Amino acid sequence: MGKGDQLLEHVLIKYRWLFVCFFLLPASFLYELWSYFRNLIVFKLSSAPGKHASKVQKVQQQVVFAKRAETFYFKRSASINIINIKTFPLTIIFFQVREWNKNGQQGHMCTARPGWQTMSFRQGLYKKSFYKVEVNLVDVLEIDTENKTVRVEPLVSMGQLSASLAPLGWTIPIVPEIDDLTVGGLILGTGIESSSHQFGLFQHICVEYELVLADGSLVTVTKDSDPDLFYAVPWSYGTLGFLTAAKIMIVPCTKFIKLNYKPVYSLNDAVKEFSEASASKNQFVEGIMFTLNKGVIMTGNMIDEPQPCDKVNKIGLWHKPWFFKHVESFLVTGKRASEILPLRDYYHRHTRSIFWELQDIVPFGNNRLFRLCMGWLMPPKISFLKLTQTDAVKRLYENNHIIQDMLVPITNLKESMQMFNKETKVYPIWLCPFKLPADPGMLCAPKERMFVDIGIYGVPDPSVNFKPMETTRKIEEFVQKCEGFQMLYADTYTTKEEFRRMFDHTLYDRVRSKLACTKAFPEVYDKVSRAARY
Ligand SMILES: Cc1cc2nc3c(=O)[nH]c(=O)nc-3n(C[C@H](O)[C@H](O)[C@H](O)COP(=O)(O)OP(=O)(O)OC[C@H]3O[C@@H](n4cnc5c(N)ncnc54)[C@H](O)[C@@H]3O)c2cc1C
Ligand SMILES: NC(=O)C1=CN([C@@H]2O[C@H](COP(=O)(O)OP(=O)(O)OC[C@H]3O[C@@H](n4cnc5c(N)ncnc54)[C@H](OP(=O)(O)O)[C@@H]3O)[C@@H](O)[C@H]2O)C=CC1
Ligand SMILES: CC(C)=CCC[C@@H](C)[C@H]1CC[C@H]2C3=C(CC[C@]12C)[C@@]1(C)CC[C@H](O)C[C@@H]1CC3
Repeated sequence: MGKGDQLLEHVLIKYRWLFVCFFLLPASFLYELWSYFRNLIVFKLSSAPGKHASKVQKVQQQVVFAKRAETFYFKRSASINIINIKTFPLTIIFFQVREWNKNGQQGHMCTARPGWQTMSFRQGLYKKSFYKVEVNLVDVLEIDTENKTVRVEPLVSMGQLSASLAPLGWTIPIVPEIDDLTVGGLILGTGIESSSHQFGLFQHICVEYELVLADGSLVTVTKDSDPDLFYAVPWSYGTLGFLTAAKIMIVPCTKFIKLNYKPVYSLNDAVKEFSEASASKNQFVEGIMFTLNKGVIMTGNMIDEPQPCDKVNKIGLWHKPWFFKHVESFLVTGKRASEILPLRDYYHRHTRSIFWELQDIVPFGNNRLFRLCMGWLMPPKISFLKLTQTDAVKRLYENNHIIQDMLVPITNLKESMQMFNKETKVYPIWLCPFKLPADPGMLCAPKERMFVDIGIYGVPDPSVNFKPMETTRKIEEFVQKCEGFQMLYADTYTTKEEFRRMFDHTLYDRVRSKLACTKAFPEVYDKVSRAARY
């Protein structure tokens, strides 16, 4: 790399905040404004539920179209005369698909959602070559308080859903923190939150899926109607069919939560407090470790109304300190503390600082003056950050940054923390317990167990000699030994064999062959592995 390039790379990385503050923040704001009014109009016209069936039909048509195109291809190989004037346009598009095949690509299908819009760390290479099916389904369809369910389309985001349910006194039991996470992504990938020790992962609060299958047919499945397909859907990453709606449990909620902060000053204490909290009746449990030996364990419960003497801390307000910084302040006082937070502020507590990722992009983002003047514009949309990152920034994240969530049995928490400390020394670390029921599927386990999600997001300490591939592979190997799992929105460097050992493919393979998925969709590994993403 020449000197000029090096200088440019330095400027692009060091001064990314200039671009973020003066371009991305206003752009994100305008985008939010547009989607707010769009949602409002859709809601006011109440048109969304009525249009669901016709929107689903469009998905079916595209799948059938893709399928028909395939048939034409095979017929064409037998005889060129099969092309008639009516089918000619289909054939042209289909030939493009086959052209890609010639280049070593597969004629598989994926959703047309561009890779930059997703909350996965990288973009799928396959988005460039697969047959893209528009699944433009963005609405909340029905809130059924009698049966305690909400029926939603797959592109409904967590911000949108909590905004729809909270004013009515309801919530889904697990609200993953980042506003832009979508129902579809959380079901076909996975979702977790600080209430997961009681409810499990996002898949465990879903009661019904509506899917368009590889042959274009529409099915609605529950655990009773088709247990195989129902349990195979989570973690399938869109490789069994297209999700067009899901029914999710809802539970009553109040407007406030009482959050208790317990500072801990040794790893043993942290593990003990965290494990006890995870087994407790508290509705919310979360830990943030600021070093291997120092952290804060939080437990929370919804409350009806604050007492007149209670001070409500509206942590979601633009001028408030970033949540993880606020939590860190309890380490200074060293005392247990409690406070009342508005429930939605709690749910979206990591949104404004994108956990602690934003401090690397806008280093002064938590400065009081900055918050007062510009805080209302924060955070930039993750999708916009992704869309506008230069190759230099990509390389920076590739070589000097780790983003991983490792799911290990809670009994392995201490050794996992020690291992991650040795290999990365990245802090803060996010700890979130979750219950893993003994359900069939990718995470099939013989009995229900408590797990913990250990989230490592940041720049490894220079003392550990971080090498992205080798370090991640060591961590993956460790997690596998613990009978744990890796979240797949991040990079996985496992080989296909290792991946199949980590995730139980028995049910998945059976359902794929039953539903003739092999021609229509790739395997999960071929969508999520590092080699399949850029
Ligand atoms: C009965 C009912 C039915 C509805 N049906 C539909 C429907 O069919 N289709 C549809 O699209 N919408 C529906 N809505 C949603 C309604 O349109 C929403 O109010 C609208 O989408 C605005 O959502 P919002 O998230 O932009 O709003 P806001 O609440 O103004 O939020 C703006 C943004 O800030 C975030 N935010 C809000 N509070 C906090 C906080 N404390 N901390 C951090 N971030 C925060 C939000 O997540 C969001 O991204 C329905 C609402 C109700 C009550
Ligand atoms: N707290 C949490 O739980 C967090 C979770 N995450 C992760 O982020 C990801 C979710 O991000 P999000 O942007 O919402 O989703 P994505 O667009 O990243 O979707 C994830 C996968 O689900 C597939 N998919 C999504 N919708 C459909 C559909 N309707 N039909 C078929 N396949 C579909 C996608 O297929 P295709 O590739 O074909 O589009 C993709 O493989 C998950 O992997 C989740 O684990 C990230 C941060 C926090
Ligand atoms: C709570 C759980 C289970 C996961 C949280 C993961 C997030 C911290 C990451 C998910 C996608 C990540 C991206 C970035 C930061 C970390 C995540 C939000 C970037 C914004 C970092 C800067 C890059 O230029 C773009 C990244 C996009 C994805």
